[in-house]
Amino acid sequence: MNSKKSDFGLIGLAVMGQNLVLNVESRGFQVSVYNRTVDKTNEFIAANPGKQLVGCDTLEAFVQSLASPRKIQIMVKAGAPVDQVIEQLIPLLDQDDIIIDGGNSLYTDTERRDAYLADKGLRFIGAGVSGGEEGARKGPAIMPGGPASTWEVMKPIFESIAAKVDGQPCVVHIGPGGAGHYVKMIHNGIEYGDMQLICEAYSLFKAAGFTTDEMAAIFNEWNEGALQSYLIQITGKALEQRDPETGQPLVDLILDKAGQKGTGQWTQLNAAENAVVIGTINAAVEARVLSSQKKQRVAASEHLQGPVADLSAAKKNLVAKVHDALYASKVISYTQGFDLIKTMGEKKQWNLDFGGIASIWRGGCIIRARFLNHITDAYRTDPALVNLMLAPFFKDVLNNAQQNWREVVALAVGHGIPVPAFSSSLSYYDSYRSHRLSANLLQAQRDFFGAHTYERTDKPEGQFFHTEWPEVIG
Ligand SMILES: NC(=O)C1=CN([C@@H]2O[C@H](COP(=O)(O)OP(=O)(O)OC[C@H]3O[C@@H](n4cnc5c(N)ncnc54)[C@H](OP(=O)(O)O)[C@@H]3O)[C@@H](O)[C@H]2O)C=CC1
Ligand SMILES: O=C(CO)[C@H](O)[C@H](O)COP(=O)(O)O
Repeated sequence: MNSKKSDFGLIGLAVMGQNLVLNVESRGFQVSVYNRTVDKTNEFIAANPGKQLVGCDTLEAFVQSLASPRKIQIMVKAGAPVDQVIEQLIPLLDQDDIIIDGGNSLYTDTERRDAYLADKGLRFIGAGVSGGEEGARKGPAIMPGGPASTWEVMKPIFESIAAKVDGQPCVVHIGPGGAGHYVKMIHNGIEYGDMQLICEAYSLFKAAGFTTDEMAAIFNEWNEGALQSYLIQITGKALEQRDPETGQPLVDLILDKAGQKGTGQWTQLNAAENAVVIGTINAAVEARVLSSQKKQRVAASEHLQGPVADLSAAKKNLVAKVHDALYASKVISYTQGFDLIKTMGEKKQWNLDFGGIASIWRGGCIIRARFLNHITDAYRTDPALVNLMLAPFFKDVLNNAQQNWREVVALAVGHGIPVPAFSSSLSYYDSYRSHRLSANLLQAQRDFFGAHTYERTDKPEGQFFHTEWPEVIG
């Protein structure tokens, strides 16, 4: 066995773990690996001959193979498995060793683990990692949270493995405690929004009679413009893919039931707890939920009526209109995501750098996009920006797109095509820009049934009034 101690250790050799190990090793570090199912470790080592890898059958051997202070990244299923691995590690580690949880852990779990390990004299980093299999191998975006001093120790490895954009690594220290996993959670919420918006564009094109090849060409072209992004790029490629068995477009053969592992729902819950409006992300999560109720939908389709979903008569100019609807809705989704990050950052005193967060999302991660440069610029120009929609660049995008956006939503509604994320985004836009909403009547209703009081337009804010409303129960 190799007597040289490894620079880095990783536990959990599934898709993310394996690729991260190869990435770290490729930057000149020796890496020790351990997996609960030992066969996987052996297969991995056998599949990667000649590399600076040390496969370990036991956690004891794994820990002993690492240089001090030990740097151990856990890449196992989020939730209880992370706690189980931590518990197994604790008796084997020395003071100041570092555990990094790189999975999609809930940020409150990270805060709990951070405090628990600090109490035992161990250091902990909760790092969100995004980029999937390819990103993990070639360069992911990394969102580490934890003590700044621990980040400094990890910085050389993380900066060397992260994606690079304009020479800058797509990793920065996000903040203390659970800040890194929190920002990764919002990244995933935004990812849900982006994906759903693209799917709604696809459903409109499908209803207009575009072939999958034509749709692929549209997305490929969009990837050259303002919508350039990894998700638009892979959408074009996915639409081009043929099923080897039947020769048909593969997407046509994929069942329309979306899965989800929970980060979108966590984002929803956190927004609700903090009274932040994230309608686009909510719509995206709920669209996945409804899609998964396939049997119910098929049954309901026999009973519930609607117009014919045929947009062929509207095909002319549809591509440009849907482009604008998608672009504007995307601005809304990021506006909501950053509003939530800002709200939580202030509440937790994380001192977050919004421009820096947008900047590290430009490469490696699933939501990487040219568009993120404008978010960085907006927050660099005005770090106290109240709402992203009001930054000059985004104001222009929305003002220019809003007419087409409305036409697309109206067209979809008129033809019975569900566009929950497009329409929710437009409602957010229209609500936010409304000088006066209908909440005056709502306040009247609240005061009517519960004496909850209301403020008046003709009296100073902060004075509350109650009316003796008529009795309605006989
Ligand atoms: N897949 C992706 O694209 C991305 C995933 N992530 C996150 O990264 C983490 C790893 O993801 P992924 O690579 O997909 O793997 P999985 O989430 O599928 O987890 C599988 C790994 O977890 C190990 N494991 C499960 N339970 C335990 C346990 N109780 N004790 C020890 N090990 C256990 C498995 O070991 P065994 O082989 O013995 O079963 C295996 O190595 C997850 O948190 C995921 O959410 C983050 C970004 C992208
Ligand atoms: O974190 C990720 C990317 O950033 C993972 O791919 C995640 O699994 C995606 O979420 P879901 O499975 O719920 O679609």
